[in-house]
Amino acid sequence: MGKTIAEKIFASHLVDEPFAGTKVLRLDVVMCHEITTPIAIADLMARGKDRVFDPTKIKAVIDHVTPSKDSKTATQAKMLRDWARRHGIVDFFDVGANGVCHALFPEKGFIRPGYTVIMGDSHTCTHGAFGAFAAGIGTTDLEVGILKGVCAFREPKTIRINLNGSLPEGVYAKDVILHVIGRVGVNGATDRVMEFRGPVVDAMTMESRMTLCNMAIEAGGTSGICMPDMVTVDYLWPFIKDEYSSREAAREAFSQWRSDEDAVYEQVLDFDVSSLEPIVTFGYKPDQVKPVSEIAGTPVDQVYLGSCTNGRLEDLRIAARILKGKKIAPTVRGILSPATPKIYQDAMREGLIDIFMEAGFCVTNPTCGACLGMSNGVLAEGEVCASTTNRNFMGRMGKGGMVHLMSPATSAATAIEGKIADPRKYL
Ligand SMILES: CC(C)[C@H](C(=O)O)[C@@H](O)C(=O)O
Ligand code: SF4
Repeated sequence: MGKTIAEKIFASHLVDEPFAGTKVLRLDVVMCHEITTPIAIADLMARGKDRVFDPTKIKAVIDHVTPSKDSKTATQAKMLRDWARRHGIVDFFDVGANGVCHALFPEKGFIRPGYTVIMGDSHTCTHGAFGAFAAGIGTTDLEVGILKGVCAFREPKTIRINLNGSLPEGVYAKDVILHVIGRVGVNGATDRVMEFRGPVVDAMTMESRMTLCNMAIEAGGTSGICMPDMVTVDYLWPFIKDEYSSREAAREAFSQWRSDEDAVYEQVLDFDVSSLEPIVTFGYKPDQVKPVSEIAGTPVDQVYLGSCTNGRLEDLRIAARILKGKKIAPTVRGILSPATPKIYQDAMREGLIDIFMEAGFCVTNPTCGACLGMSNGVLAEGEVCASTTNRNFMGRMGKGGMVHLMSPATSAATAIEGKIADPRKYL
């Protein structure tokens, strides 16, 4: 019987199976940020276990609230910083070098096909775009991961999501994943891996695949996952060129991390995206979705472009194409947070930052900030935000605030009109 990619990764990393179905896996990467890791650090210290299993396999960043906004966040940042120094964690990204973890770490080449990756952050599923098993975990698992380099998982079953057809103009990975979540539901993939397959995924860039996998958790998924291919190799090539004689050789090696033809899935869901419209959420759950035509005209107070979902260069390019030579509505605040310093610099060199600023956007440093309503664009009570992020929970971006999730293109069109708008008329 064939195996899924997730089953292959589990089999190759298995250390122990304490009881049926629960598997202890060796970890390739443990990622850390300043909101959840300090809690683990403090507890390990209190237990007299202030150690790390392997400093080269730990990657750490201050990203959620940066630069710090108050004493509390300054202390969180300091705890992570001191810990990284104390343990010789070289891949630590402090103010100036920092960016949103799920954009920064892939960009640094830390994720490879077949890897096991954990982080005390729910959107760790993003890294499955590389053909890795990447999962968000809680504090106890993070502590064990830091100390021992292992983590226990119930072996997840896999839902295969076939994305067929081809994306129409103005419709992107974000629209696809919102559409998929709309059908699967916010609990529909709980304890499952969502394996994204088909010609639509094959044609996607790594950035778009990350957008897809990023939101697997919004359907309850443990990890999103894509099959590694030449697109993966091309993205990773600067980091792996000394390991493989050619790109073709790397692709061949990575192909061990693809699901077998006869792999068994718990469920197979087929989607044809060819007639998909841009999708926007309403309400407070990510599965409450509508085609833009049904929600267009809803006024917004703020447009936010950024986050681990859609704060990458590709996203900025798409939005800038729409905003070029235009002004955002006077009733709207536009905020752009490029997800990493590299994205920021590339966007500057390409002239994208000028386009945003001339349109009236405020450009912040790379940070999560407004995405989780902690800084750099918190909503006031009763305000509405059009956002390229991944969560529209009640008060997510500020107490009493409302969030509509959408693609960078839809958010750009919305910024121009001051109300939710169809991006296709601007393309
Ligand atoms: C701060 C962190 C625990 C949190 C998460 O895990 O998701 C954050 O990244 C978020 O998106 O709300
Ligand atoms: S950008 Fe938002 S969703 Fe992503 S890790 Fe940061 S807070 Fe979480």
